[in-house]
Amino acid sequence: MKTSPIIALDFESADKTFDFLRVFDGNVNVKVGMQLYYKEGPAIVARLKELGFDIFLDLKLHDIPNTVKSAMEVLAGFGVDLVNVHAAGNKTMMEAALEGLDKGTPSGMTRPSLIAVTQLTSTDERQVREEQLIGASLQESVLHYAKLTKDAGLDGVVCSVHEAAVITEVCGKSFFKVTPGIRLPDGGAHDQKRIATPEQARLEGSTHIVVGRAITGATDPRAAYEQIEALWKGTEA
Ligand SMILES: O=c1ccn([C@@H]2O[C@H](COP(=O)(O)O)[C@@H](O)[C@H]2O)c(=O)[nH]1
Repeated sequence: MKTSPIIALDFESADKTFDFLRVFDGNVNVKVGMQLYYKEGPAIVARLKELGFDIFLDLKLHDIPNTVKSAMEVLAGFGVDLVNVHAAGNKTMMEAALEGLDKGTPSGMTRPSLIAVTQLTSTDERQVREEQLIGASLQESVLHYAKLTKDAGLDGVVCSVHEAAVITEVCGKSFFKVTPGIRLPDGGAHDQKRIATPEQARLEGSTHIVVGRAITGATDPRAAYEQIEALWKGTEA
């Protein structure tokens, strides 16, 4: 997957999605999440692929290992670039996911990269302590999950920008740190808790940034994308 920002296509229909994408060429990365996928099914992925977009299919699979393995075997045939599982705390499930992807990738095609969600960027320290009843800090839990993910043989994790540097130290530079929760300095957090700017993401060592509302909700989405891309790449004027 290219290193340019990944635009989260959190739209209610294919019509709204392609209307939004009119100002973008196939040279940007896109993310298809649950809302759009559950509405439109695999056809949305096929259409985006035809137009040349690199695709992160963000379905956050989480089930018993056998079920996840079988589902990944199906997703491997979609020709997407990146897929994920939820719960980086479940090593057996992650290994099964990888096995399914390997098995399902048609010969001659590249296996999609596989990453695992550590702690959602909408989670804060209090929730880790009181709701998840984890007796470690949020950062410790994210790092623990990242190590487990690497041990399971996956390509990286979803985390926030605030954990990217420590994950790089422990898991290496090439291990994916895919970071949502990206906001421009004057942007609202919405339901996100661990937010950061594109510039912070670059400085902290994110390998990819995921950006939804800061682009999709902007008055001029193309201009917002270009501003974010420049801050992310460090090429801003
Ligand atoms: O920890 C996570 C995992 C996934 N996401 C997804 O990223 C986008 C972020 O959207 P914004 O509008 O930029 O907040 C969204 O599709 C989430 O499902 C995440 O935010 N955090």
